Amino acid sequence: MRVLVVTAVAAERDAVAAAAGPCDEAALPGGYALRRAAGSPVALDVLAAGVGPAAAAAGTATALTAATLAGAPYGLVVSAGIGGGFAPAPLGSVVVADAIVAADLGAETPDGFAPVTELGFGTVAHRPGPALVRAVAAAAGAASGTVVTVSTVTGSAARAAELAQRHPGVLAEAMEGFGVAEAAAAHEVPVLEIRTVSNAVGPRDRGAWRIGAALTALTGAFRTLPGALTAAAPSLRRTP
Ligand SMILES: O=C(O)c1cccc(C(=O)CC[C@H]2O[C@@H](n3cnc4c(=O)[nH]cnc43)[C@H](O)[C@@H]2O)c1
Repeated sequence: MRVLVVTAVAAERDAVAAAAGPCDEAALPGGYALRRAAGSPVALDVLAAGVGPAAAAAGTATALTAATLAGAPYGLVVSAGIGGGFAPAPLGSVVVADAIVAADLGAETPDGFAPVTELGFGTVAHRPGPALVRAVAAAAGAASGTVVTVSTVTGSAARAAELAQRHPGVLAEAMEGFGVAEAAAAHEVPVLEIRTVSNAVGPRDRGAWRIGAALTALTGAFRTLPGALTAAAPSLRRTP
């Protein structure tokens, strides 16, 4: 199976690729470069597409289109990287999303935030296959729960509390998952989001971010992915 992993930055890409062993580089249209590990039965391509949902969607769609045109489509897309953790997800822990939710895609109204779905547009959530989430989370020793996608990193206790109240079961916050999931859905490819917690969601304290520990945890999580995908193979045969 061919798996596309999309990160935001090069350090996250390298942490994922380190789990996969020796890599080649492959160029894509638009100036993107893939790290390609020819594993069997799971081959990983890893792309650093940039920070935020728009960059993530553009990079993911480019890689998916290129693969389809080359006659070697992906069977799974994974949004991966570090992220902020809500209270149940401590620093260094691994989170596998059972829901990938756009938390700030909507409108402010006199009654508060209204998601675009309440305005009659689009979607704000993607739900990866439960069996696949269970298998990947179990293999990685991860918790599973909602991961919200935001365009602005949360920087206050009030905003963190608002997100937790609006999204019961939220475990982590990051900036790309929903963009990756939108592109995957457009191409009818299953999606996952895997985050390792580098910081607590809340008042901004960049000095307290534990990026090294989170990147090490990311490598550890991806070491377990091929085994989990092999075990979960039947749940990946998606019927559009
Ligand atoms: O400075 C570095 O060495 C470094 C290495 C790896 C990654 C970074 C980033 O700044 C990545 C930004 C990326 O991280 C996600 N993220 C992390 N914490 C949060 C958060 O609390 N809220 C939202 N997003 C978060 C996000 O997906 C960014 O793309 C730096």
